[in-house]
Parts: sequence; structure tokens; C-alpha cells
Amino acid sequence: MADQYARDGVDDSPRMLPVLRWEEPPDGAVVVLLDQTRLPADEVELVCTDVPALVRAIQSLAVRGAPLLGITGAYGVALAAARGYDVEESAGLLERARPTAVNLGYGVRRALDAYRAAAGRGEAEAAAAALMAAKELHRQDAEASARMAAHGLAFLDGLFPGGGHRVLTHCNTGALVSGGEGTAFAVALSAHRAGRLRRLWVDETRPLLQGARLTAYEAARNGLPYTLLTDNAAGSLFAAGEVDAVLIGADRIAADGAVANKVGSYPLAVLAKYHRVPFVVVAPTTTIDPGTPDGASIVVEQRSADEVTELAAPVLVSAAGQDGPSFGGRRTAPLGTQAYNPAFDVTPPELVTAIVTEEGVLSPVTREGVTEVCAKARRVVSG
Ligand SMILES: CSC[C@H]1O[C@H](OP(=O)(O)O)[C@H](O)[C@@H]1O
Repeated sequence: MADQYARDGVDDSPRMLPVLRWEEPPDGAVVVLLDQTRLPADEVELVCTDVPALVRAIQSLAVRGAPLLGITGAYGVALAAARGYDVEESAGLLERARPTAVNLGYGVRRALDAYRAAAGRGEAEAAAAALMAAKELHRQDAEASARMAAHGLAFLDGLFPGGGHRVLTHCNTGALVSGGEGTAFAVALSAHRAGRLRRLWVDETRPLLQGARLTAYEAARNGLPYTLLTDNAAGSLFAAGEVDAVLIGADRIAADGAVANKVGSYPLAVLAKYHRVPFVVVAPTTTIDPGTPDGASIVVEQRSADEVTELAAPVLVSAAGQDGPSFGGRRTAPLGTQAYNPAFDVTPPELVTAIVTEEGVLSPVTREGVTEVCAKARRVVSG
């Protein structure tokens, strides 16, 4: 009998977040983004009228998260085409904006391929084809999110038939990274709606605090029973037996099943292994990159020192118009302090219990699991 766990929140019917949309006002097409550097204090929208503005938004994490980066890249190509900018050059700028999430390049290429295929029918037709490809990717990602949520909950229920799941998550993997309700967070949300989420442990996720600022924000909006913790406190939760499973997202999954995700994911995988807790990655097949053979081949984005040497203010000062995020925060380390600030780390396949995709749940530990995932991914990628 699955235990029913009280819903903490008052209203858990989620108000879908206006994360990203395409608009065509009289003075020209725009991409409208919810500025995630301003959350949770302010819900502010960025109206991007050109690709450099989109690139700044991507690099400052005003828009972020692998699946949403892919969708943004595709709309960026459509924006360049709609406004008569150099589409090939714009695609290159978008694709190079951040190196680790494979989805960004995938989304750019989806729209660029559509544009090129229609080019012979004139600019207007080519621009329309790029926009249609972006909208189709947006829709497909929303569908993939719902399917991952169902597969992920079924997997948790299979592991723990009594329900009452206590899940630890890292960074942010909700609607703010997706065309739908997210990846790993969508599984926790699905468990909550089914009355089978006992606790969502939320890593704050230094240095940019995607957990404290964004996952806590999404959990509160949806009425989830969540508790925030410093990244350093995760180990003691495992030791206390308070974690049934780790659920995280991914930015790139290599052909051998190695997983690049927000820095701090690899230590969680080691803790999970030591404490015999399932370490579950939730990602659409668009995050699987058959072209990257293994974890060592994944380029890990290195970010600026000031993200480490300053305490992010209650809100990050939006980078719109600047070269990168500048915090309204308080400096902690002495001026001139050097900092090591990789945005991601790589978890080897032997530490990954399962990969939940919209195609189903696969285990990279069995080599054929990865081959199967990649074969499906190739089919999805090739359309
Ligand atoms: C499932 S996409 C979310 C993924 O993206 C985050 O990185 P960032 O906030 O730098 O875009 C993090 O790796 C999440 O797991």
C-alpha cells in the first residue's frame, strides 16, 4: 500500500512558467526569456531582438539548462533568419556560446538544417522552416519531459514499492530547463502529485545557487515538501540514511554512459555508491551524444573566478548588456584570489545506476544499455 504523504503546499496546480516564447510584434520577431539570474526575487523578462543578446543571455545563465539551451539555440537561428541577419554566422555564435551541453549545438543544427533545406524556396520560406523546426523541438521536449516523469516515477516505485520517496537533487532541472516540466525535477513533481514524495532534498549548488534560487522556487510554486541544504551537508544526509535516491539532470552523456552535469554531481555519485543509494540521471535522448566516445572527451566549461570569490547577492545582477554576470554580492576572498570554477564535472558510467530517458530507463553499466540508448538517440537525432 503506497503511503500517501501530505502535500506541503496550498495550491500545487503549477502555474506554467513563461520560460521562453517567440513573438512577432510589428517591429520584428523577438525571443522573450524569463531572466533566471533575477529569480527568485524578481520575475523579469528579457526581450531578445538579435543573436548577440541571446548569446549574452546564454553565457550569463539568464537562460540555462541543457534542453532549454537547445530550444533557445533553435529559436536563435529562426530569429536571425526572420530579421535578415547572417544565419550561418549566427548559428556559429549560438553553438559556441557554452561548450558542455550537447543540446545547444543540437538545437542550432536542427533549425539550421531546416533553413538550409528550404533555402531554395527563398528567404521567407527558409525563415519559416527554421521557426517550424524550433517550435517542433520545443513541443518534442515538452513531450519528452512528461514521458521521463512517468518512466522515472515507475522506476522509483519499482525500487521502493511503499512510496514515500526521499530524493536528493542537485542544481535545477525543472521547467526552467525545459519545454515542459523539466527532467529530474519532473520525476519528483510526478511523485508528489501521486502522493509518493516524502521529501525533496535540494542542494543549494554553489557557486551560482541554482538549487537555492531556482529549484527551491519551483518546489515552492508546486507545493513540494522540500528542504534546502548546503552542498557540504549532503554527505551527512546519506550517513543518516535519509536519501532513498539521487535524481539529477545531465548536460552531455557520452557513448560509454559517462555523464557531464553540474559540478558537485560526481561527489554525489561517489557518496551514493558508498551508501548503496541509486544514482539516477534523468535526461532526454537529445542529451546523449554518440559522437563523444567517453567522459574524458567532454569539454567542461570553466567559468570566471568572481563567481567563487563573491557571494551571489539575493539576486544576480542581470548581465543584459554586460559581458557576463556581475554580482551585487559581497566579496569573500581577497582581491586577486585565483579560483578554480568548472561549471560541470563528469561521472563515470560505473557510478550511474540508471539513465531515465523518454525512451525508457536504461543502465549504462551494461554496455548494451548505452548502445541501445545511443541507437535510439541516433534515430531521434536523425529524425
Ligand atoms: C537537465 S538540464 C539542467 C542542467 O543544466 C545545469 O547547468 P547550468 O545551470 O549551468 O545550465 C545543470 O547541469 C543541470 O543539471
